[in-house]
Parts: sequence; C-alpha cells; structure tokens
Amino acid sequence: RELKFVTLVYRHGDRSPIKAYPTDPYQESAWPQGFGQLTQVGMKQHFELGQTLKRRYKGFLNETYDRHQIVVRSTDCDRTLMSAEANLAGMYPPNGSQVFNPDLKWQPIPVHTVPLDEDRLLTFPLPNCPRFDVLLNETTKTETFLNMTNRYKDFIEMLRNKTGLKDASVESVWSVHDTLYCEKLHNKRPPHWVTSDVMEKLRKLKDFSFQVMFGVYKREEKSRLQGGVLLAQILKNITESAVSGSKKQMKMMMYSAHDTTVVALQTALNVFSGRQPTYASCHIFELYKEDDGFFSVAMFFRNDSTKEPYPLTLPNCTQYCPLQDFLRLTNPVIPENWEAECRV
Ligand SMILES: CCCNC(=O)[C@H](O)[C@@H](O)C(=O)O
Repeated sequence: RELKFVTLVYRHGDRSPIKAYPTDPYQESAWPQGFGQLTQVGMKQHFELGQTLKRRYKGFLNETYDRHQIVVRSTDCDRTLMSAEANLAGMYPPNGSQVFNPDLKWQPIPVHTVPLDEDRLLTFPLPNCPRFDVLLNETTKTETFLNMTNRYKDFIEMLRNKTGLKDASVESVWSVHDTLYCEKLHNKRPPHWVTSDVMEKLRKLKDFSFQVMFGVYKREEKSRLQGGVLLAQILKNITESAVSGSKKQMKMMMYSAHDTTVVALQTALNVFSGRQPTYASCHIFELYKEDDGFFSVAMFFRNDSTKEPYPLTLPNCTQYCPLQDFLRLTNPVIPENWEAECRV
C-alpha cells in the first residue's frame, strides 16, 4: 500500500486557564500572558509533535517546506494559531536555500483561519443550531445524566460553596477542573479543599460533560449537527485526493483546534475514549492506495508523546478500512443539509 493523503486534527498545547472561579487565589494577573494563552510548555509540546510528524512522514513529505504539499487551518484563537506555528517550526526548519536569516532556524509558513463567529468547521460545539440545543436539553433528562447529577449532588453543592460559583452544575464543572488542573501543572498551590479525591471527582464529571455534549443520547443525530460537519469536509478532501491523478496534489491537511473539536469528531466516528484529549493530542487519517488499486483509510490517535500513535478502528470495519466502506459506515452522521436539520 502507498500513502496518498494525510489529515491531522489536533488540540492546542498547554495553556493558562480560560478563567478563574470567584474565590480562586490566582486571578488573571497570576498568568504572564493572562487567561487562555499558550504557555512555553505548550509551545514545546507542539514543536515536538511537529518533529514527530516530520519523522513519521519522511519520504512522503519533502524535507523542505513545499506549499503545494501542506495546507494548515486553525481556529481564530491565539493558542491554536501559536500551536500551529510551533508545530510547523518543528516540522519545517529551513535548510539550504530556504534559510532567509542565517541566525534563525525558522521560516514563516502560512496558518489560515476565519473569524471565530464565522467558523463552522473547527469550533465546537457549532453554535446557532436549535435542534442541537433541544437534544442537549433532552440529554439532561436521561437516566444516565440524572444518575450522575444525583450521585454528585452533595459534591457539586460543596463546589458551589468553595468556589463561589452560583451556577456550578455538571455542565460547568469542567471549568473548575480545568482551572485547578492548569494551576497544578504550573506549580500554583491549590486551596486546602482541593484534595486528590476532589480532583478525581472533578475529572470524572469533566469527562462526563464531554461525553454527553456529543454523545450518550442520540449520538448519531447530535453528530450530524456537530462532528459530522468536520468529518464531511475531511472525507471530501480524502475522496478528492483518491480520485485526482495529479502529481502536484496536496499531501497533508492540518487542522489546529480544541479538545471539543477532537471529541466531536471522534464521537461522530464512534471512537471516542470518553476521556478529554490531552494537550497537543493528534487524530490522524491516512489515505492509502492498496496494491489492488482500491483505497483504504487508516486512523491513529497520538495522545501520549512517549508512545507511538495508536490505531483507531472505525466500528464494523478493519484498521485499513476500504474507502467505500468508510464512506458507507460514516454516512449516517454526515448532514445532508445542516441548516435544515438544525431547524426545530
Ligand atoms: C469556553 C472555553 C472553551 N475552551 C477552549 O476554547 C479551550 O481551548 C478548550 O477547547 C481546550 O482545548 O483546552
């Protein structure tokens, strides 16, 4: 089999918290660049991912940057734009004729984007979809959701009390975990009430909020309105690559995005682990031309920089899934008319 086309969807690197809870001793001024910003840890994570991708695709991609081979698109967020830049710095250090400044082992590579409020491809959950809001509301009435709310009722009450958050709920608890997780990673001592047991409960609730956002209840219909929109674009690029015979064709499409992007996509593919994707985790689609001339799609997920990306298999298919089967099996989550399907 011969590799023909690669699509990458990754989460940005380590960042400062998106916000602080009211009683948090660390407010925005505690962070060098303020809230929601890529840290130097995050820059290094993506630089390393870029170097790993360079090695993985040695012989497929040119050693030197070729604008015909790779296109990069990011959400319009500092942390995702900067993650893509750090990633590309690891992937394409200039050599020879591409060096424009002998004192600088870096060259500019374009990262495309669209304004956040116009982004209908990478920013999840996609907004302005009333039917999705109905499905989310119905989800909160399911036994699974009510059981979780019940089981953690007292815990959430404690959180409300300690954090000063008026609206602490199963949906909002991800934010408290996120803030405490970022502070811990950056050696900021947590308040006494933040025990490892509290962190573990917060993590479970945070992961649950990702699961219910795109799945748990009516996964397929939610995915048609969410992750299936991105999957449709990815499969369009893959199919175009399969049918085009041109040599000058694009070889890699790189998307720089968020945890919710990866979760929405993987839930649509029904391969989501249920755990929040780690910083700089990367979902990989590889299109191969088989010896018999037909095409297959293989998927991998890298969410641990100390290990090789592990294979993800589309349910009811094989690791190297024939393209026609991949399209047939994913068709139920591909919207025919997103606006119409969003209408209530
Ligand atoms: C409301 C804040 C939403 N969170 C984000 O944008 C983060 O980038 C989050 O998606 C992440 O991947 O950390």
